[in-house]
Amino acid sequence: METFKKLKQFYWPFMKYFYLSVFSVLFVTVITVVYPIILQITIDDVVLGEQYNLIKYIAIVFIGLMILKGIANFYQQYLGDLFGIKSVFDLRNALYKKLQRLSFTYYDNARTGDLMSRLTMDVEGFRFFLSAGFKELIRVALLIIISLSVMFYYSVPLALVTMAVMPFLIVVVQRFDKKVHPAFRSIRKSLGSLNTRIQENVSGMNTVKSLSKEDFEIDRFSHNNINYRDENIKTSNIWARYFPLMELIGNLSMIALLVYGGYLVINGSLALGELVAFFSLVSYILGPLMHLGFIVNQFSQAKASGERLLEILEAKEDIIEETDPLNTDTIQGHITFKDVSLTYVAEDDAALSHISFDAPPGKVIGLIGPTGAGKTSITQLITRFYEPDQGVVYIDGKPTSSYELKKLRKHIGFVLQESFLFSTTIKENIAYGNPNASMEEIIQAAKRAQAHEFIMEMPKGYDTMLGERGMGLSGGQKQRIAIARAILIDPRILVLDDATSAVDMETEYQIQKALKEVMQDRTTFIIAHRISSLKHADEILVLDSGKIVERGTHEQLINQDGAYRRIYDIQYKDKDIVMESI
Ligand SMILES: Nc1ncnc2c1ncn2[C@@H]1O[C@H](COP(=O)(O)OP(=O)(O)OP(=O)(O)O)[C@@H](O)[C@H]1O
Repeated sequence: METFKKLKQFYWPFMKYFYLSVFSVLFVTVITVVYPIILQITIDDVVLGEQYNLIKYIAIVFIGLMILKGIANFYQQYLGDLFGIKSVFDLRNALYKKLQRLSFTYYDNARTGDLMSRLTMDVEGFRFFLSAGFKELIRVALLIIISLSVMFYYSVPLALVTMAVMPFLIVVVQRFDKKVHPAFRSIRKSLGSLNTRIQENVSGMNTVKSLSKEDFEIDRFSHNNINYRDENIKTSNIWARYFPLMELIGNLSMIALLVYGGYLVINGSLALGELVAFFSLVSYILGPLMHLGFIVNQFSQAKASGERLLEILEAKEDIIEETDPLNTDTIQGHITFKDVSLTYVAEDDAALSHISFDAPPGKVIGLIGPTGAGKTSITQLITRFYEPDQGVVYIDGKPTSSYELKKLRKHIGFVLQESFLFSTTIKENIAYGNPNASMEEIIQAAKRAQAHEFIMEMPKGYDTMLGERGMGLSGGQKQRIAIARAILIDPRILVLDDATSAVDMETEYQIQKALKEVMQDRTTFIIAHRISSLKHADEILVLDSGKIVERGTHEQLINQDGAYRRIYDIQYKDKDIVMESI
């Protein structure tokens, strides 16, 4: 119940639909129990009492009740659905909002397919229970209470005898729930893995095909599929074992009714019509009780789904804004790192240790060093994608943590090695960070990013639709769209993370031209492996294993016999020798 209590805020505002639907259910249930009573009257008073003139009245009452039941059924169904649909609408929105707020630390450990299945399958599972399961639980309880009351009214001893098996049935249903709940959790988990496999396969199809790993992927998928199948079979097994047991207990009750009820009719202490009515009433109780397995099953599924949804809703947001953050529309872009250290995973080595530097507004800082040295990590701390374990990152003399996150990030533009383009028009992709930009501004930005020409060569120009991940464009073209996007944001701080590594010399030249344009008057961080990309920087930081091992301008650094000089030698002076030796 804890899960449902925690999710209360989503369904509580719509309880009126639920109450109205339950009221309709009450109506339907009462009419259902009236049927056997009419049957009893028909047998005992009309047929055995030979009052045949009453038949037409009974028929009219019967038809009237059926019409009323039909109307009430419509409302209980419709209002029940409305309750579920409206509740999960808010829940889905809250989940999506939370996903936007969660930090990178969360996404580092999350799997897309699993998240997708939580936001779709689990939300649906929860909705189904709110719409139907919850109400069904109440319907069953009502049906049992009302039927039992009528049974006790007809004959207390017969009611007691037929209900003697009820405790056994309840014990079996409870055991069933205990087994079936973890089974459903496993099914959901397995489905999450299956979805992850499919999603990763589709996203990484380029890599799969280029490395001819199709058969390997089929095997891996098969493994997940087998697991999903086995989990389902395991659950079916639980069902198959418990359901006949429940039915057997139900049938024992029917036998008791037949034997003892028959005896009471023969010795005259029970009317024949009452025995017939008893049969219907007992089936009204035993049917739902057995069906309780199914409802419990739904309840278990909804509980399992609810738990998985709560895991998202309650996930810790580790990047937290101060209560009264600085709301700055303009910043200078002065960045200072003071003795900053960062460790991503507790048992791993530090990604950055004791980093200190100063980047005055408009200056260009180059970051170079072997892969994994910590270059990207430095820029991730400026945007507060991660929080340092030690030290402080300042922007314009104030810690990044004192700024309003959205405002802070709006001042920082990124051009990455592979920038993400959405499956929408080129125009919308360029304007993604600044949706209010006019068409002229978009074209201006594209021109400055050296992208206007190739965009105009496309059949629909700026209205050309891009495929998922910007398919249909070359690496250099994608990159220039990303640069146009950064220009349009007009950030004070710019991060160019390996922005030219994935393109040929000619394209690199064009991108460099575009970048020069966008770097003007902005504090810029250039992360690069090639010295040519950052040799004009005002200061170059050479990193190794999370530490700054050298710093200075290009000229200063090549005159030292250090790491930078060695990179320089490999890339320039000794290039031919190295090439020959390969
Ligand atoms: N999200 C993360 N979770 C855990 N470890 C990480 C994460 N991001 C980076 N690291 C680790 O931190 C270290 C520094 O990584 P970083 O990406 O900053 O290096 P880099 O110098 O930019 O490398 P490259 O040149 O390959 O891009 C590496 O050891 C890396 O494995």
